[in-house]
Amino acid sequence: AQSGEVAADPQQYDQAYLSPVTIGNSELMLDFDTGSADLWAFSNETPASQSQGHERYDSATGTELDGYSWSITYGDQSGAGGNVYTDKVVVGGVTATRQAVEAATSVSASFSQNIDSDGLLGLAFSSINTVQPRQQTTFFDTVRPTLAKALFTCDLRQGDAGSYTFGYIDSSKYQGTVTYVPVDDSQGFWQFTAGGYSVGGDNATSGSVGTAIADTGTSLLYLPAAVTKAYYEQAGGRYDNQQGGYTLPCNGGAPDFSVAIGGKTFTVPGSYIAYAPLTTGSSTCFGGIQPDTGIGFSIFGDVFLKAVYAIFDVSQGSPRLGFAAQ
Ligand SMILES: O=C(NNC1=NCCC1)c1ccc(Br)cc1
Repeated sequence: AQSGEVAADPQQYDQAYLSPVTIGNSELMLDFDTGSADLWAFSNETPASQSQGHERYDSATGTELDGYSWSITYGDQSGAGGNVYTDKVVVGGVTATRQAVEAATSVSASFSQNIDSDGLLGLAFSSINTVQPRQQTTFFDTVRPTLAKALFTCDLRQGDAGSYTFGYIDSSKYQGTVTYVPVDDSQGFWQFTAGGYSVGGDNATSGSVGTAIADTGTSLLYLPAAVTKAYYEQAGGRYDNQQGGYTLPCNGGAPDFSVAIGGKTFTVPGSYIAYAPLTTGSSTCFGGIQPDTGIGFSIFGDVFLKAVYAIFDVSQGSPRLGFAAQ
C-alpha cells in the first residue's frame, strides 16, 4: 500500500501554499485545493504571453484524450481551461500511473501573475471535475484504492512550511484528540456544520456559524455577516468599501476567534486575522475574516486551516472531516 508526505510552502502572507509534484518528467509547484477537483498545469500549450516565469507541464510525455477539454472558474472569479492527457503523477512518493492531467491553453491574469504557482491539484470530490465529455478523477480518488488508509491530511502553518500526507495520519502533528464530523459531499465540497463561536474568549457571543466548507484553495475565513460584524466590533475594525472588506489595526491587539466543531472548540489566533498590511508599511491590515455574503455557506480557508490539523477521510464509507488543535 502507498503512503507519502509532501511539503506545503507558504507564499507571501500565506496567500496560498504550494507543493512539489512530478508530472511525467516535469517538476511543478501546485496549489493543493480541497475546494476544486481539477488537476491542471501551465503547459507547452499555454501561450508564452500568459506563462512567463512558470514551470510548464510538457504534454509530450502524456497520452492525449482526444476531443476532451476542461474549463474552470473559481470562487474568486479566476479561471483556466485547455486539453486533457493521462500521465504519471507523483506526490510525496505516492504514484498515480494514469492520472488525468489538464494542460492549460488559457489562464486568467491572476494565475499568470502568481509566478510561484504552476497550477492546481484539486482535492474536492471528483463529482465537480470539469473535464468533458467524460469527467475524470482527482489525484486522491485515482490513488485511493492503493493507499494504506483512504484519507489525506493537511497541516498548514502560519508563515512556515507545513505538509500534506496521503494514506496516513501523523499523530506528532497535533495535540490532544481528533474530533470527527460528518461531511455532506452532495455539492462536491468537504462540507460540514460549524457551531457556536466566541470572540476573544468571551463566551457571551451567541449564535452559530452553520454550513461551511474546508477549502485549502481559499486564503481567508469567510463567515456569516453577523458573526463577522460581531468580531470586528470587538477588534476595532471597520468595513472599508474601497478595500471591499473589513480592515483592522495591524498592531497585534486583534482578538482570537473560536468556533465549536463537533462539540470541540478550535481557536484562530488574532495574529492570523490581522492578515496583511493594506500596503507595505501600513499600520492598517486587511482582515483574515470576511463576510460570506452571497456565497451560500461559510468557507474555512487557510486562515482557519493553519490553526488546526485537518484529516480528509473517506475510509469509513461516508466521508468525514477530522480536526485537532495544532
Ligand atoms: O474556488 C474555490 N476554492 N479554490 C480556489 N479559489 C481560488 C483558486 C483556487 C472555492 C470553492 C468553493 C467556494 Br463556496 C468558493 C471558492
